[in-house]
Amino acid sequence: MLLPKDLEKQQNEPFHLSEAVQNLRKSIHSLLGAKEDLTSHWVESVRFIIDDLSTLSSEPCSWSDTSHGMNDEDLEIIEHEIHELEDELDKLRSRLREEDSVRSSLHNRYLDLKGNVRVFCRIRPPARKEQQAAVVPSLNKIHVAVSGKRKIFELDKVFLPASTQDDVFAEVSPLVRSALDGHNVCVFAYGQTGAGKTFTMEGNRELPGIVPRTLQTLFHQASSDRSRSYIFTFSMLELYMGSLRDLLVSAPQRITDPAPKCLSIQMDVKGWVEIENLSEFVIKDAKQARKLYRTGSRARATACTNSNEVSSRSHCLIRVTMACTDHSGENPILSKLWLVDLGGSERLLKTNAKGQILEEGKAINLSLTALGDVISALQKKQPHIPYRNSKLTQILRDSLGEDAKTVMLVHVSPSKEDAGETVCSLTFATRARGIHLGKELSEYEHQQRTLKLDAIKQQLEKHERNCEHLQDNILELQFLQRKKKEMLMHHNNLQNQPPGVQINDEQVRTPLPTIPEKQIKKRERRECKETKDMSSSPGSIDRPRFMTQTTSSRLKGRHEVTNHVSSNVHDKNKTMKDRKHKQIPERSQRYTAGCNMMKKAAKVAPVDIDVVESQQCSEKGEETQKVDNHQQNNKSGSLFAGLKSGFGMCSLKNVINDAVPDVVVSGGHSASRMSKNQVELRKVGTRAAQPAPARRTWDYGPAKPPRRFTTW
Ligand SMILES: Nc1ncnc2c1ncn2[C@@H]1O[C@H](COP(=O)(O)OP(=O)(O)OP(=O)(O)O)[C@@H](O)[C@H]1O
Repeated sequence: MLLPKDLEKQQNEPFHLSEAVQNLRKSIHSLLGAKEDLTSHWVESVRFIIDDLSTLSSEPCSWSDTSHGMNDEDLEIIEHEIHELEDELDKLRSRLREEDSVRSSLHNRYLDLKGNVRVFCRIRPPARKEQQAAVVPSLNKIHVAVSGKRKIFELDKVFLPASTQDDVFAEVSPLVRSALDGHNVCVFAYGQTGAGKTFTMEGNRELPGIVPRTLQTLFHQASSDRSRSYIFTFSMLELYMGSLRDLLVSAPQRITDPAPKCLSIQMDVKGWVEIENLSEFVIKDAKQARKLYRTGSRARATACTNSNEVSSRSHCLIRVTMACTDHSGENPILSKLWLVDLGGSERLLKTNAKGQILEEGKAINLSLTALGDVISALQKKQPHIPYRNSKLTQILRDSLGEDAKTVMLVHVSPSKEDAGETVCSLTFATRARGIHLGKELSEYEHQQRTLKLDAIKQQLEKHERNCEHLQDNILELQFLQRKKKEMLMHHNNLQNQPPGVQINDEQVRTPLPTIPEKQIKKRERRECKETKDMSSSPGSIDRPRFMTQTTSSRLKGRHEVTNHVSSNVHDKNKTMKDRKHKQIPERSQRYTAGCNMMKKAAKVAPVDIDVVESQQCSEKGEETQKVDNHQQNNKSGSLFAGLKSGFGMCSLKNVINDAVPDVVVSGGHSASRMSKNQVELRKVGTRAAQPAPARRTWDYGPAKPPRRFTTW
């Protein structure tokens, strides 16, 4: 791979350099998700550096030549091109949305046809002491020899002892896409103690299991999706002896420590199940999620049993909730992904369990039976589904239905000693599959189904390719547009230089003055802290790291910094001097920061208010304008957040001016808050010149009830 150092050497060969940078971009992009330590954030940072390099390389003279010699006509052409690119981008985005919705429905049809509940079997490799095997697997059948008889079980697929974690995850990964498309998903690991459930779900450092791979895939797919943005939250709990325990809340250490809050299962009118008091963490990348997972795993109840030295004595449930929004940031679609490592299903007589272990075993078996009953009733489309029989099925109620997708991984031991357990587990699996004796598909039906599946798969692949192609086009146009904007910005910077300041060639050639990364991070942290109030207001969205820090926004941020503050932000004295030099009083800088924040908030929840009434009385010099917002979502939240945090009039003015082109709120207004949903703007001036203050009232309608997502 080429290093930036090498690229620098080639600066005199712009053609090769540009090509090299493009290649580097591609290889970095393809590396995303390939290795564990290449997080999306890391790749984003490298991409950012490369973008800088390509700005320098692909048009080496563009900055100096064009910026120096640009006249009004050139500027107009560039502005026109920027608008054209924006139109083109809008068209591409809407085409991407259409393509994506076709892709999503095809993907769903494909999974529906395969079966909403899919049951797989994984056979653990035999341990050293296990000599005689009792199971003979084939592609989707498994023969078990028990008490001199042979029993045959049919499943969707059988994973042999030599199957890898990759093989298993290949069957689970389509469900991850489904979850991102807005469907609830459940992945269960079922089986007797010591059959390999935890190995499949968690794996180890060398062979990561379903949980770490799912988290990685979620973030990888979400970050490459240009048409939507996501917010992920992570929770982890266990169901131990019939009671729920939050695994991400530390247990009280001392007698004086408060007891953990009691978790209770709630369901809203739409059937969305929520667990009251369960802690929920916003996760911004897979690393953060894995850290939480490790914390939760350590807190799990385990014990040494006859079958497993570290046997899990509870059901462990991991929940990843996704809120997906399109570019408008409104009407998020919520979905849940459950990854469940069930407690070991064991015949208590065989294990000689006593005391606490016996009680734990009983509790596990009771809830497993209830789970089997629910899945079986769903498969048979029975009118009554017995969700209430166990806490496990109550929690998973909204994720085990018609629209949800379920994968059950039944784990069995190959050993002859465990043949009885294996038959029990496979009976459960067959029941969950809903295929009963005599109800299997005929050969002809099977063929027809396969043909249909192949046809859908082909269509799906075509639409996936189309989506990828559109995403690439969008990226390219965004890059082009950004470059043109940078040219304009650079030109404006040159124009705004105070007289007497000499611009040397070096300055002109450097499009982005280097601000130390530390300073940028500090500024980001400060802004994050300042916007925290706003983002916690109902309806506002706290974006994941990969959403908040796109390359273009970072570049934009850097330009904003350089416009107002000195380029050398290290040097405090120099910054002060520059401020003085550029005649930007500190207060107005604070206001500008406020405006930017408000604009950011408005971007998350666009302010869309219309003037519904406008009167002007020329005699009195008064004007009244009633402004109404039709969508009544979180606009008042954004505006009042701005007022509350002290940015006051300037922020309000900017947001209203941006949102309503006909209304110009000048600096000569004052704002006062009349009620919870109204702001009154009053013109201020000398009493003699203005006998009566003009009034404008912005009515934001009733405050919106808090959104479910933010109030958990
Ligand atoms: N496919 C596999 N490949 C290699 N080792 C495996 C495999 N499956 C299980 N093992 C090993 O078998 C042992 C028991 O597995 P594991 O702890 O995952 O069982 P379990 O079903 O989760 O048991 P419990 O219900 O008691 O928690 C572990 O040492 C694990 O590493």
